[in-house]
Amino acid sequence: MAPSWRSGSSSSFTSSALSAAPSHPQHAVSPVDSTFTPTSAAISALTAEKLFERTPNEVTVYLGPWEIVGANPRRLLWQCSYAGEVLEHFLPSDNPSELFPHTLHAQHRRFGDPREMELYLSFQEPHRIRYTTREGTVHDEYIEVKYEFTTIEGSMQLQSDLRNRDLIDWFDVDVVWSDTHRRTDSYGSVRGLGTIQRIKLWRDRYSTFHYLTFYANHRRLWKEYLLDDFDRDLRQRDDRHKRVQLGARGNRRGSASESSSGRGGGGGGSGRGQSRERRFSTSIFSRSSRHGTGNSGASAQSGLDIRYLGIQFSRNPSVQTGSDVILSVNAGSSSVKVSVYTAEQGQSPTPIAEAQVSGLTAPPAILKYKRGDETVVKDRKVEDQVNGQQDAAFAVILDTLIKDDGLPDIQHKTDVGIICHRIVHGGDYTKPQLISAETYHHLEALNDLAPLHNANSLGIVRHCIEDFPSQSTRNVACFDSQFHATIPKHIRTYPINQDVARKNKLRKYGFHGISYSFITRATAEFLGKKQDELNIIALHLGSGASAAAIKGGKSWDTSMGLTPLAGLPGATRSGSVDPSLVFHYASDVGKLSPASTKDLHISRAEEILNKQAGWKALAGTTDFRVITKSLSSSQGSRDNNNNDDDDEDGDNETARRHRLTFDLVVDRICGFVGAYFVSLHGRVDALVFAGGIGERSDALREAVVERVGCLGFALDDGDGKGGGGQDPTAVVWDVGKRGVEPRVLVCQTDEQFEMARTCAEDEECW
Ligand SMILES: Nc1ncnc2c1ncn2[C@@H]1O[C@H](COP(=O)(O)OP(=O)(O)O)[C@@H](O)[C@H]1O
Ligand SMILES: CC(=O)OP(=O)(O)O
Ligand SMILES: [Mg+2]
Repeated sequence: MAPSWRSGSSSSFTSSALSAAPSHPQHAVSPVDSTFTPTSAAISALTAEKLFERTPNEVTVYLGPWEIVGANPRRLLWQCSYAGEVLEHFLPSDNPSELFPHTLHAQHRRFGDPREMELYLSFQEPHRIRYTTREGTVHDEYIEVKYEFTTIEGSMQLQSDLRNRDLIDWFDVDVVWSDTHRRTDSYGSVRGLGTIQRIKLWRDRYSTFHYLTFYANHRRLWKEYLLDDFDRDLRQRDDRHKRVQLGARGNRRGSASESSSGRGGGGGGSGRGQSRERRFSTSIFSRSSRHGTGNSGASAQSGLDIRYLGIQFSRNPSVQTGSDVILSVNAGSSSVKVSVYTAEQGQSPTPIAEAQVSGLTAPPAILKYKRGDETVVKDRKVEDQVNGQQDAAFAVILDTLIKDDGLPDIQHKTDVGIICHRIVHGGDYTKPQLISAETYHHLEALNDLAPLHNANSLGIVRHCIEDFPSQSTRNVACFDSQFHATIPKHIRTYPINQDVARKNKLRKYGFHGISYSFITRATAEFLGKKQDELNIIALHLGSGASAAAIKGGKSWDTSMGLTPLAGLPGATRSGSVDPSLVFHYASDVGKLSPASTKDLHISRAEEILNKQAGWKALAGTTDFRVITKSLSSSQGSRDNNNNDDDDEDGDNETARRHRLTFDLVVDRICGFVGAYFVSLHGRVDALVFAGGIGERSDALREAVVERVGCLGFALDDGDGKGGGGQDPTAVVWDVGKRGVEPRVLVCQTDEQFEMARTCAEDEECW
């Protein structure tokens, strides 16, 4: 049998096209082997078509060689696998260039080979299919036609035959826009002419002119442009954002010169003698070799209805590396901190801006924003917009970043490539996870285990998944619990029935791990030690506070447990108490709290211990500065604090409560330092203070170091600030007494940087 389908395929494919795009050298999508020449062997691949889809009579018809026959209607005639079977596909137009076989963009299958998208061919509108067997006509209806090819070459050949234009290359692009169809709307959402598109490059079999096609999905029509209609120079090319802009030559359609140019129906044909002289010679598109004499007929929908065409290339993780903007989001219990970085894969990110809303549990919430070294917003009250809510705080920050003209790296949401989110409880996850709408619910299941954090962080994640186009922005979850995966079994196990423990995943997880990871690396560097030889006791003291024993650079123990409630007291958390306390506290503590939601189930007891305890309960404030400020005035009452009969005035009473809180916090911290000192066999390189309080409160450091002085720790003789002050840009500084081991250090921990660094190094994020 002579495969008649070959009659239409006149040329061999020589694709020198888009693969050498200068605008995106590392990102070139070159799915077509430039040496590829179709042979009958390559095309003998079968394709399949489903009839009666989703009905009990559904049947898959295996199709062999094809032939395009006739006119009015032009038909694609398929031989089927059984003798006497024929499938006729009636083509909706006799004009080949009006046919637009449709394949997906690689984004629709992010991790597959982008070439594979060509295996699935469909059309945007129903076509008539007649299926005949020996018994007669089995099917004759308009259906959604979906071919599934076994080889990419087979699909390309069919597409070429249908269009009488050889499909020579394609790119996956995020958005195609023009002067009349902007890339984004006024909210920054990507609109464009077409989004998430596979642009295809065709060469007409007769004229050899080159065309590009894509589906303008916002207007639901196909666009076809003749490449010669665009300037040869690439205008406004923007390597960093992987954008090119092609300026149209001459006037737009509708102008006098153009309407007389002989383009039937405004088609994009190149029938003008003048255009035949031109060569499309930018290196982005292949040079047309002009053997032909005329236009093969243009699509009715084509034509230059624009002044320029802008194209933004996709960031397909399987084919691209490059630089990107990273937003690192740290939703703490009392604050939301967002840092902005530019980053290249595998390189340390470069910070360009940081913003935070603090005071979420101690209103009014305050916005601070710094771009580089410049303070753009100092202390703006944003309580009205935020109302104690983390996701509202994030929205305020995002708005601030986007509206800042001095931050050109983020003009629109689409400029953000990666958003890393600090997720406190990561269950058994031991590495960061890309989050999609589909995987989001895995994280939701952990909400109950970190009631002050996970639900809030996930609120922000949801906001980002919904608001940032998935084609431009990846969301990555970085877990606080991840660093503690190395805690040995005898330390992480609770002494309870192990079957129940396993079933319900009850064990010590530990948190602040992103911070401890940063602290470990920074301290090792500061001390000039190898990380795997570093032993430290680290204290992350913020609204949530914890201690960790780090042995050989890895987590050995930490004070938080199954949830962040265990261990040290925090702003609103009790820290460890006798577990029976809850039953004595009040009678209804086992009931669900009114604060419970559909997604978050929190009992009264959990709510009391997580949200109504800690300094808030003891001192009436969640701001530790307020507590340390009144210390000196409470000195007297500290000395008499057994004298209950004292008729103290209100101020003194408050000061005494602050003193009690401070002493209690110091006591609990020292308890962990002592325990970890023993646990590390006294081989400790340094005691490291970090977190909002650990970094900034001299009073707290002094009190702690004084109490643990018996273990050899001692502060600098001066004021405990490291010899009277420290370099403001320092990450780690020494506040210990000269010549004394172990050292006492302060580390300005940076959870946002740690997340951005992890993501920049992780191939999967790119
Ligand atoms: N100079 C200071 N002295 C004492 N406490 C401070 C100082 N500066 C900030 N803090 C406290 O640090 C805490 C916030 O720490 P941080 O680590 O930023 O919190 P979060 O838990 O929200 O991440 C607040 O309780 C704040 O009062
Ligand atoms: C785990 C935890 O308590 O985090 P934060 O200190 O940021 O609230
Ligand atoms: Mg924090």
